[in-house]
Amino acid sequence: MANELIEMRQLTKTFKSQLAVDHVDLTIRKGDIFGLIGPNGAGKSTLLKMLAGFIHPTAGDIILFNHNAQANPGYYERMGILIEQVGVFPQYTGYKNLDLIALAYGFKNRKAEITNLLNMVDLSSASKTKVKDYSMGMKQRLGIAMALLGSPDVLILDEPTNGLDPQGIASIRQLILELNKAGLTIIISSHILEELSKVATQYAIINQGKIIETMSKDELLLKCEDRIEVEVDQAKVAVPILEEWLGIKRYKVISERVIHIYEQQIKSQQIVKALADENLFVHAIKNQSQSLEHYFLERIERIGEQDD
Ligand SMILES: Nc1ncnc2c1ncn2[C@@H]1O[C@H](COP(=O)(O)OP(=O)(O)OP(=O)(O)O)[C@@H](O)[C@H]1O
Repeated sequence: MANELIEMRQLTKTFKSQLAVDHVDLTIRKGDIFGLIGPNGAGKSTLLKMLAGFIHPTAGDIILFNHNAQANPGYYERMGILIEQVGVFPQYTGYKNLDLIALAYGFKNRKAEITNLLNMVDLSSASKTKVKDYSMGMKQRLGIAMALLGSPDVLILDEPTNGLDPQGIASIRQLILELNKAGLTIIISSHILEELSKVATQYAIINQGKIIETMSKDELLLKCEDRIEVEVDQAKVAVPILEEWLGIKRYKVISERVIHIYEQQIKSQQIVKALADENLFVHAIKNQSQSLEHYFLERIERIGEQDD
């Protein structure tokens, strides 16, 4: 489909005996801010490095812009990437650092492109300052400008807010949103779901090299929304009663016995009473709320337990 910019099919990377990325299937669409979330060592950087063509997969395929990237490596050039530490010459200015790369790439209109990029990442006023005098946040923004040289279609950012202060984090977040608004598809990794949730529109959770869940922003918010969990004998019998008597519309049947109700104005007692009036017994009922971080940790732990 035209909207699918990147497809990973059974993508796998092994370092000697270490399985870093394990048969990953993922699709990234045009306009996504795709958040790859996972704990340390989960395989995020390895996955991103494969997408950028920095390292070769052990098995599986990467399809970039409908072409197999391994067979057509030119498509990797349409990916801009910033991985962990920015590789810069600290004794040179921001402008000069960008110019060195532009020169190496053989860009014709270097001055205009660099001026435009510095403006975009809000470093125009520091273009003549040596990078050794930049804050961490400024260095990251320079790194993003470097990744944007050559106008890629996709920007890959590996933990771009790591080690930044709140102001630095906010400015990177703002930049990501602006670049996306201007049409750039962005893939961003993080080990903090709360931070990712401020920008990402799609999510994949990775743990021990495997994708354990993918979801949209709306799906994630729903999973973490305050709710009442009701356990009954048969959810399919209870639901029509709750719809009719309490007018609930926002609910999800989790299993044969469990329903989640997201109507904030409805109280547990009303649910128990409505069901009791129809001779249905409530086995358990509780209010639940969980933070994004709690949800993420719970997912990771649950998978860990299954593996034990
Ligand atoms: N070049 C390498 N040689 C050997 N093992 C590697 C190499 N690169 C990564 N690994 C291993 O692969 C696994 C995944 O590492 P990766 O850096 O991709 O994880 P990550 O999710 O990016 O973690 P972090 O947030 O800590 O960087 C880890 O067990 C790591 O030790």
